Amino acid sequence: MTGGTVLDSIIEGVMADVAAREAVLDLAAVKEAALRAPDPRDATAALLQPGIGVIAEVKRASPSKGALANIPDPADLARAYEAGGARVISVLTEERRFHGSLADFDAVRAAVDVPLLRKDFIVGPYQIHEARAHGADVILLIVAALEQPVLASLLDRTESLGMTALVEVHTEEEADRALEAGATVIGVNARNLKTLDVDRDSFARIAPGLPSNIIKVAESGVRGPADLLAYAGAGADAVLVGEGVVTSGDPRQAVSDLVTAGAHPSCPKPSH
Ligand SMILES: O=C(O)c1ccccc1NCC(=O)[C@H](O)[C@H](O)COP(=O)(O)O
Repeated sequence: MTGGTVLDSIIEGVMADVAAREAVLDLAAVKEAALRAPDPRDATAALLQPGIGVIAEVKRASPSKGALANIPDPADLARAYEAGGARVISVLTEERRFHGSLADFDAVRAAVDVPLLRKDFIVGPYQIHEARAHGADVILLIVAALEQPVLASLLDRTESLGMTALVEVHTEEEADRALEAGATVIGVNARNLKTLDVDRDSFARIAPGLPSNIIKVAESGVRGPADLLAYAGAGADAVLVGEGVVTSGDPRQAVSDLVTAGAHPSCPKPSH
């Protein structure tokens, strides 16, 4: 968790940005705001519906690809995702490298009814209460970015606020740590956040070692239905897709194509 990787540099920027926001609105105030937010939606139930769930992401840019898509109105994009059948919508809120924002999140929250994932690099409790205050139902916890006691305590805090934690791993060791912390929804990211290499086989390597009651999400590298079917064949309950849908030209159709493939009777679906 030290040593100059891409992830380290993202985390460094995130910590500075969180400190700046906290100087304006302190933890006590953000906790109060979270208590006033409408109850969280049940993302777990959404992901366990029949067929492979599609989590579609509002992703403007990334460290690996730079600018990905001009998204003048994230609410419009989110409505297209919802119309296409996305079960959950992910909104990147990291500003420096992904060009996301909490303003994007707010716009999407106002536009759709499906559960929303605040996709960021969570380093402490402040961002969790902040996510809830903005109406998030799910937050991402990246095992590679968190020491074990911090991971466990952030997971507890997320659940105590009624939200779901998508706990992200990239190796078997990280998967063990996610389980030890008590994760119930585990995302296997094909992208190594330290090197940015994408290895779609990571999911097939790691998922079979996870207990059957864990909801398994395959993250990154989905360009179309064939990738979804490959992940489903390896035991995915859901896929998380960003670049493939924002660069498609027709996000509603791109999501719908994935949903249709994942709902086909021949598509494998894990039983829980
Ligand atoms: O996308 C990146 O380049 C990236 C770099 C460093 C940390 C995280 C990064 N992406 C976050 C994600 O995990 C993806 O946005 C998400 O899984 C969707 O991936 P994709 O469908 O390949 O855009």
